[in-house]
Amino acid sequence: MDSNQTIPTTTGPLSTTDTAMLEVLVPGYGFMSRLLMSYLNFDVSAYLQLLVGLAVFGASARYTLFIIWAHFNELFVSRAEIRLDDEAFHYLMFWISRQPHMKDTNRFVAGIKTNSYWSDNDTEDEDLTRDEDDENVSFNSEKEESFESYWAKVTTRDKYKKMQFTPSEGCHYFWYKSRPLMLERVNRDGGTWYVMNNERIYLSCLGRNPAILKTLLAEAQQAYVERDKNRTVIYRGSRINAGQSFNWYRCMARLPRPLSTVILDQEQKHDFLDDIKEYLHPRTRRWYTNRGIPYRRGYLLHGPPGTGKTSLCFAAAGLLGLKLYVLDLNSTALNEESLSSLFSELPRRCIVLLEDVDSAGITKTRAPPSTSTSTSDTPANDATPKEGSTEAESPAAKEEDKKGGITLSALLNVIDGVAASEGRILIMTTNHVDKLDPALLRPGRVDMKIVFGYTSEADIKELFTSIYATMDNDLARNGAPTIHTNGSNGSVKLPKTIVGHTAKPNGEIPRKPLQINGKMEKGKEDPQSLVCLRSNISELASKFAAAIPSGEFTAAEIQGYLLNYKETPEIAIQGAVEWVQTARDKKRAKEGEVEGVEEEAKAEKGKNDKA
Ligand SMILES: Nc1ncnc2c1ncn2[C@@H]1O[C@H](COP(=O)(O)OP(=O)(O)OP(=O)(O)O)[C@@H](O)[C@H]1O
Repeated sequence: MDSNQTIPTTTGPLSTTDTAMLEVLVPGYGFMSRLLMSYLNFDVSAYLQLLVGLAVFGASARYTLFIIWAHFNELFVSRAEIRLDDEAFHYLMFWISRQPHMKDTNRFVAGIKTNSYWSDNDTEDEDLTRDEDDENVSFNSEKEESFESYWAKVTTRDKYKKMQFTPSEGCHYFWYKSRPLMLERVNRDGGTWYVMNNERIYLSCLGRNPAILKTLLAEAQQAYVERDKNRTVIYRGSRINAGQSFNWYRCMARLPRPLSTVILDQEQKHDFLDDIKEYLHPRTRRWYTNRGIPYRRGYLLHGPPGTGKTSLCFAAAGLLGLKLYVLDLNSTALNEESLSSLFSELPRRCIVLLEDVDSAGITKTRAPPSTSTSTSDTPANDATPKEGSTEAESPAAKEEDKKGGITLSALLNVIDGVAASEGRILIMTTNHVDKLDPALLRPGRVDMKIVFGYTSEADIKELFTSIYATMDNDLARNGAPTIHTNGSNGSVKLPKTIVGHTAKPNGEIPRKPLQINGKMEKGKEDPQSLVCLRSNISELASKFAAAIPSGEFTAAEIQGYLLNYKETPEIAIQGAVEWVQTARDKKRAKEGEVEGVEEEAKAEKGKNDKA
């Protein structure tokens, strides 16, 4: 038989043209049919109509099922969508990672973090819990163990970070309050941060009433918020995955710092807090709104480094239960757009801390258009611009803008421009208030200034007392909680006699080593050798203050010295005079170095000018 002849079949013969067309529609058809024919003697073309019919039926059945399923979902299923760039996503992921039933899922994402995105830090949370654990549980319960074995246990445990398991992409079914729920995690394709932003979680339940989903989400939120308990949560404005976009990144949650531990003139401290409280009062908000005054409050804390500016800010946030948003204006990647987007994302009530506002482009004065004297080195008040001149930028400033970083006009815009956020408390700190542009300091932008200075005699006494006073939850050297013999707040416990700390012939006082190698045995400290009288500590504080000149050292410097003698205040007192001398010598040497560098720079400049 002629091989080119068409084969008669039950469904009719296929011509060469038909086969060619089929080849176009179903690539590989010709090859497959020849293969089947030659090996199995099976003619596909004979069943073609049947196969096409089945394919059409399959497709339409699938489509119909899809439509029915879509309608069923619409009519009988409630669904919540949670997006990655929303805080609810973190609530849910946090909750999920702590659900025992989620451990049963066979498709999951394993990791140290519950999500790969920017605004959460679970490891920090875990670290904090572990720190508390380490102090209170491990050591307390095993008072007899040596430091080495305790420390070995802690470090070994630290090596193993807790794994978190969250459901991977796809659908997962689970029971919640006796109701079957479905969780679907969808991650759209991409690689850049903003495509990752498309990640979604869908929570579904049967029925038109979504109450169960809302209950679950509320529970997740509560669990998430609960973990901060009474901690002060600190956010930092930073770039997302090294991209251009900035966002607030939750960097840590710390136990609040008691305000009493910040040494500052009592009146100033209370004025500051009273002012914030007054500002936060609902009647104040109404008062501002009624009068059309923007509801904002700004504070400037200024003084030398290490005088307590940041500490006061942190203590205030803890006391008022406010979140602290810290932003470094020195970042060259930060521009006006990202700054305003950061400010627009602030919650209604919070403290924004801008540290060292004297740095970077902020001190570059915006000269009025007519003047061109402003240079990048000129301090703000040397070429003081008048209010309103802030928007006009000198060529130097424009050049600075190109380099990146934030400019004064950008900062002023976010602080109190038309689109500036309301309700937040803005605290700026600086070491050089004289370098700041008066435009930044005008009322409305800065409503209260607090000066931090070197410690006075009273400050030194207070610092000494706060360091050596026994706190309620301090651990004694043997690992047991300290006993307050007078039971009152702020009771103090001091060693009566300091054994083994006699001065060397050269006057050097040996530092008592921190007991990290020795065995911390129960009962090593004789309770009889401890004096628990407030009068005693105040007497020691007075002695210490007498040895330290007033108005010469910062609280940080004195604290640094006292930390060498955490358990031995009397040794600290004995060594104070010598420490003062050494510290003075060091300062002088440093000043000499700085002067030398400045002179060199001047001479170099002079040479260049001449040239
Ligand atoms: N007034 C103070 N009261 C209590 N502690 C203080 C005080 N000043 C400094 N310290 C201690 O010194 C350290 C540094 O303090 P802090 O960061 O608050 O200083 P700062 O003024 O913000 O410094 P900088 O200007 O360098 O940012 C902290 O450990 C803090 O406990």
